[in-house]
Amino acid sequence: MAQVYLASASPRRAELLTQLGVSYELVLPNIPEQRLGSEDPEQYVRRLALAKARAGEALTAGDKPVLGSDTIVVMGENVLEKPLDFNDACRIWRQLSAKKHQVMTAVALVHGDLEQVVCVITEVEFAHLSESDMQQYWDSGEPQDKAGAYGIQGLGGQFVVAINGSYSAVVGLPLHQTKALIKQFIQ
Ligand SMILES: Cc1cn([C@H]2C[C@H](O)[C@@H](COP(=O)(O)OP(=O)(O)OP(=O)(O)O)O2)c(=O)[nH]c1=O
Repeated sequence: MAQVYLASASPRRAELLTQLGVSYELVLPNIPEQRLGSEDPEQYVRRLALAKARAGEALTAGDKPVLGSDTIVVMGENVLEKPLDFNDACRIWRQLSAKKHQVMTAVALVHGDLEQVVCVITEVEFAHLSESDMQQYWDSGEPQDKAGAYGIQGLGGQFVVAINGSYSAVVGLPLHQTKALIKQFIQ
């Protein structure tokens, strides 16, 4: 029997859980990703992770903990989410180009009355992106489903000059912190 439910459609999160040696069963809740006016980026990413875990739990028999997670790319107070189209991706990349930004990943575990959320913040420094870099990267098909319109684990890795924090958190789940959280719920 699986140890947790994973409330995520992200193949990267599933791979990272497998890397941790945690077995899972998928549940797929549908949570709208819309920041409230009063929320700062960290409150927003924490709320979404918890909402995914809680909504996931409502789809289960409540027999094991549910893990939900969310990743956002933050530039100052701006949250850069998944690109809507090529123009939107260019708008995002122009903000990231030749600067440092933060990637915030929140992980929530929920089981009945027990709820825990952790948020891991990683600083990522981007290289300058030329117009042709942007066109070629878009054409690769990689940025479309990714927060901040890049994937550090794929072609997008070529734009990353430096990283300070957790590489796995940027990809989708901070390995160390996720394992520590799961240990609190499973003996
Ligand atoms: C910055 C960055 C993001 N991403 C991904 C991680 C997340 O899957 C995605 C951010 O979107 P999320 O909304 O966090 O996750 P998701 O929609 O893929 O899956 P679900 O909500 O069902 O759990 O962007 C990378 O894969 N690499 C990166 O370098």
